[in-house]
Amino acid sequence: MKEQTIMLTGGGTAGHVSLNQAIIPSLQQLGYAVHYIGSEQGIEKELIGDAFPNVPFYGIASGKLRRYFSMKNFTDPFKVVAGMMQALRIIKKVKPQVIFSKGGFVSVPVVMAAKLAGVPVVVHESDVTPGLANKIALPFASHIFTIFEETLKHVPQDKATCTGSIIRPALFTGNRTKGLTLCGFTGEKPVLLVMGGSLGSVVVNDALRQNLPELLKRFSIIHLCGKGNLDQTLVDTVGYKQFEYVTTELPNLLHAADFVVSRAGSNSIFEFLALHKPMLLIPLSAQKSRGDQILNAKLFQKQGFADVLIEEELTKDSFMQAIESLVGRQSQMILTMEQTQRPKTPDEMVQLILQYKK
Ligand SMILES: CC(=O)N[C@H]1[C@@H](OP(=O)(O)OP(=O)(O)OC[C@H]2O[C@@H](n3ccc(=O)[nH]c3=O)[C@H](O)[C@@H]2O)O[C@H](CO)[C@@H](O)[C@@H]1O
Repeated sequence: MKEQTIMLTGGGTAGHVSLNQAIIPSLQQLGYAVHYIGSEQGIEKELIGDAFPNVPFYGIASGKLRRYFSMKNFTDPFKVVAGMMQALRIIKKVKPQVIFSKGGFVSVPVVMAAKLAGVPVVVHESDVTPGLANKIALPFASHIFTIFEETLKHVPQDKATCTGSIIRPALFTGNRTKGLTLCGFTGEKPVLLVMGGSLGSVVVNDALRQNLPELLKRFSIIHLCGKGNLDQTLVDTVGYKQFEYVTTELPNLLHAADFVVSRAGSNSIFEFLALHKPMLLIPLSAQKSRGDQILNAKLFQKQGFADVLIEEELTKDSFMQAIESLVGRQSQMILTMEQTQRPKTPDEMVQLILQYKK
């Protein structure tokens, strides 16, 4: 019998990989061979290539889709074409029954190649408004799944379904004591976890570090600061633990946290929601992005899951005031979050994707 095979793609930042990480074990349990196309230099090489040794990882050339002027805007289209040719060769060799694309710029050449090879593509959008890569991919796709109901207004309704968020099951298995021990905390003070998205955020890191002495009087602090953002002068600070990026430790750290301060990438905020963590969101500003995180954050605020501090209004003092206010709203926020529906499981998501296979 022909082997059942699925190709996954997506990358650039972890937000374009986490759903793929979640569904790989479910697919493998059903007997599917899972293959992955990502970029050579993106975070997906580590998150998939290294973490799932039984998933063949193919690195391809990929340009970046910029909304601003750069000389690279003239050379990157050639990389997309080169990436598409590479992806086409891989797809023809692997012969998947369906391709699932989690977006990010590396997915564009893969989706185009899939069309040329006649393999159905299903795409997934995590944010309220579709990213540029998914906008380009949409005409080539059989279907798009979204997390937010609101996204359905921005995509062709006849081929879109809102599934809500899918959370990696491992995130529910954390242990508070293990998280505290990992950080060297006693557990006497409440724990504040600060995260600037998967790449880290200088703006969030600076706001935290400027207020560190004051905050440490009341909290123990876990800081996921992003690659290259460790502050060596603070390594020995009691009650403050920095990590560049964590993988298997994340569930324990999240279970140790009483409050979260974070950027508003959709995967992260739905994870905090699923774990009932009161959160202060500092979305990436509209000057640096299409404003997707602002929309994500505002929707969470409207539903009572989060407080929001706009980057343009972020100062040393407003940061402290916002944390003060978050602490005051802790019980109410947890109560509101506890009333939300449970997220769909990776097994359920896999069944939805497999409907589109050839
Ligand atoms: C700068 C940028 O382009 N940001 C986008 C990117 O954010 P980003 O890549 O930060 O995406 P998300 O916040 O959605 O997801 C981050 C993922 O990384 C994981 N994680 C994070 C830190 C860590 O140490 N370990 C770890 O495992 C989180 O658990 C989460 O699953 O994709 C999101 C989803 O499309 C968008 O909303 C963001 O606007």
